[in-house]
Amino acid sequence: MITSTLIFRQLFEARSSTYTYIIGCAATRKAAIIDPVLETVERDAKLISQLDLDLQLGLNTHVHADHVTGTAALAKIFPSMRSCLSDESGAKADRLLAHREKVKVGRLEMQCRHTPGHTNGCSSYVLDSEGLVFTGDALLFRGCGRTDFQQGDASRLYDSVWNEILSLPDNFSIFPGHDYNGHMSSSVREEKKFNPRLTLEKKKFIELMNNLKLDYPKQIDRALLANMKNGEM
Ligand SMILES: N[C@@H](CCC(=O)N[C@@H](CSS)C(=O)NCC(=O)O)C(=O)O
Ligand SMILES: [Fe+2]
Repeated sequence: MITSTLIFRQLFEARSSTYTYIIGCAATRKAAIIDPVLETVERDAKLISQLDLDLQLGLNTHVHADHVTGTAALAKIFPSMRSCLSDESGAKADRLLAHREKVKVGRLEMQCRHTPGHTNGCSSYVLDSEGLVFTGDALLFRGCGRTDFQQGDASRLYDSVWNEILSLPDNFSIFPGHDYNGHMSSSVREEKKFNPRLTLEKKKFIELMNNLKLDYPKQIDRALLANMKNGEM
């Protein structure tokens, strides 16, 4: 459900296959951006200005390993923007958010839910009034984030996803941090039924995650270095 209070855009950065989201309050023009990417900051800033939005918050779902966050660069363009990250991340941000802490975007309210497992500092952001959840890399379309670096822990990820995301109402839409096959969103109902990893029993899930044997992201070295400092290069 997307109501007339919400201004919503989903944007894509092709090099890292990252989704960035703009959430705006139509009544007050206040806005937040979720997971901006350094390389697409100019594109995003232009759109925010064209939509006549006043950017207040730059929310990162975690310390990204595959791209440099755009939050530091955006703060130079929108000086009142404050970057936000989980208070479990160990990284720098203007606001470190606790589990279940709420942030306001005009008349909209988003809840930060800690969903560790892909990293120890992952959060999902729930926009309850609109039935939306932004899951970062905790839950992807028919998949989930890898757990083989950044204090990744398959057991924690399984519990996070089931307790904090798939416990939301079935009709909630899921907007992930990435997709590598062209999918843009999902729903709680679908992922509970069709997610090939999360529908496994926990022991099998852990076994699978511990044997994925994926290549490291190409930008991991530069990304981690910068993202521990809010994307400062
Ligand atoms: N090839 C990409 C990186 C792909 C990757 O590792 N994706 C991560 C999310 S970004 S930390 C992941 O968790 N993937 C889960 C999976 O099952 O693929 C690059 O070089 O950037
Ligand atoms: Fe990630």
